[in-house]
Amino acid sequence: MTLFADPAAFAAALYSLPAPDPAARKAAAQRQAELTKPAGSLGRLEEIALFMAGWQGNGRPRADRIAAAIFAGNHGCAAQGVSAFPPEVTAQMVANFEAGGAAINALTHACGASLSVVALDLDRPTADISRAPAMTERECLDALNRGAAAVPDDCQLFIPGEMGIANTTPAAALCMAAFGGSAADWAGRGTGIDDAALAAKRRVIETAVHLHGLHRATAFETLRRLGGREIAAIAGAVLAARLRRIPVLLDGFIVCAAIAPLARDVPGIVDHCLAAHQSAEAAHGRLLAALRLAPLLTLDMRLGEGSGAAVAAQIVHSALAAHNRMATFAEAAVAGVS
Ligand SMILES: O=C(O)c1ccc[n+]([C@@H]2O[C@H](COP(=O)([O-])O)[C@@H](O)[C@H]2O)c1
Ligand SMILES: Cc1cc2nc[nH]c2cc1C
Repeated sequence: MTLFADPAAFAAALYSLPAPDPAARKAAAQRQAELTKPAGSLGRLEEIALFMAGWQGNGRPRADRIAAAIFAGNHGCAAQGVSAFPPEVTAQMVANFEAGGAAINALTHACGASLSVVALDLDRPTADISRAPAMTERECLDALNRGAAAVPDDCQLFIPGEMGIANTTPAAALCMAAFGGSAADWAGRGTGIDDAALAAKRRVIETAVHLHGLHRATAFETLRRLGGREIAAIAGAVLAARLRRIPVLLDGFIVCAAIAPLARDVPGIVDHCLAAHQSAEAAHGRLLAALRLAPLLTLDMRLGEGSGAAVAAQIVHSALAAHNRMATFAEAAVAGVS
């Protein structure tokens, strides 16, 4: 089924977001209050259990079926020397994901998640955002729908990941368009660029944001002009997950930037999302603050692929193990608060 038939369908979905189930969240909170620990002593693990309960509509939420999807795309702006690596690496890494040899293969194995790989027209890079809109309307809709289709109906937690040489450049442009500031505020060193490449990257971001004049643009139009295929796919996946009340673990700078244009118009789009980590990409902290998300981990990772989210999935496992497996005060015959 095509979820986003046209830009209006995308906007209609964004403006009619479902809420979590208050009864399931309340049941989980009641159970937390009865578990053999001082109230609040498991800190954010308790809030994660309540978050999962609300979105799953189940006071005893589960994370047996975690699905990760890695979206890959190529970018016309790579020709401007904005990355430390050549664009061929995107397809080469896709082959590595499919062969099972990348970090995300190891990390999804470790947290028990399934992994699907979605390569989006790698031999047809998007247009250079500093010269033209990245995608046509059709291309952007196709990418949004590929993202939506990658979210399994029955998963209990979804992890979107990405791979795309040069994609921190459109990601930074999306952040600047959504939240203001300068290109220097949002441009970081990505895969490890030198000062000359960083200067080129700032120019591309500045030029692109001004060229497209996005002050009153819709989220769709901003994604279409400044994004990329894997970035639009992530936006489509996060929105599709929300429509099915599936919670999402957000990875690093690019994944969070993909929802920046949506969050500018509808800040509650992140309500079904947990921020897995704060990446070492310089602007990720600023972006998380703009999205009003607090990261679970800060491990100086800056790989992408969904890797930080796969690590943080272990925290979700811990939160739900405590929630579902601990004894209550009554069961263990432990005296409660006097
Ligand atoms: O997730 C992050 O925060 C992150 C930060 C820096 C780089 N990356 C990855 O590196 C690639 C983009 O970096 P660049 O320098 O080519 O724009 C892309 O494949 C991302 O998955 C990812
Ligand atoms: C090798 C390599 C692996 C990656 N994984 C995500 N982004 C990446 C960028 C490079 C360069």
